[in-house]
Amino acid sequence: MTRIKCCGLTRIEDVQLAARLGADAVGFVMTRKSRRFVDPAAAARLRDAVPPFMTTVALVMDEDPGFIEEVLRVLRPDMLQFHGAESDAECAAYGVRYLKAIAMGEGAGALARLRDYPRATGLLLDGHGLGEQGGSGRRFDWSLMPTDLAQPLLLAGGLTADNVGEAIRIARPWAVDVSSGIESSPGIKDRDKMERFISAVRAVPSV
Ligand SMILES: O=C(O)c1ccccc1N[C@@H]1O[C@H](COP(=O)(O)O)[C@@H](O)[C@H]1O
Repeated sequence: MTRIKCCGLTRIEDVQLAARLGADAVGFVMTRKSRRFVDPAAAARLRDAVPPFMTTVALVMDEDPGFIEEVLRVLRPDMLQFHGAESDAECAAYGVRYLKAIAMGEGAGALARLRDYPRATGLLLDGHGLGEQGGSGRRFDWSLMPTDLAQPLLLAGGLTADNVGEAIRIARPWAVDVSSGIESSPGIKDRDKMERFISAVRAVPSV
């Protein structure tokens, strides 16, 4: 079964909907560079709507360590998700399990960077280019998804209800991560799109 993370949530009703539909994780974007930014206090209120056994992820991008400490203290996420140029040592410094996003926009050239994060709990392969911001809705060549890495791989970038089934069949990820593909506008999730997305993932037979 492919796990599902819904990211970029800013409203309690969207967290509740993701939980009701059986998403495995929710992500809160905690970088001010994003239109989906929620501050630590707002994210903590959203977290109160997260039920038991659903994972809460805080997404950060080249933040000051002090801000990340604040996120950890106020939100208490289960995991951090790093989207910038952070090194493995920097990501691991907080003693919290972490996901590292790898920009796959350059294609095969990006694959070497997947080896740079041995302490990551999972690697998130996103469609944007190096130095570009994630959440772009850009997809990459799913056939590049490696099969020889120890860590679970999350597939992200431009996924929608209409393409996620094919993406899973080609890339065979541990999980899929979606943001813009289930939105009506940045940070505002669309009930129908989220329902269709989760149904489409569940419709793919397990390997
Ligand atoms: O969502 C954002 O605004 C964002 C900003 C900075 C870094 C990452 C961001 N989003 C993450 O990118 C992936 C893919 O998103 P999409 O489905 O292509 O829109 C996902 O993890 C988003 O949360």
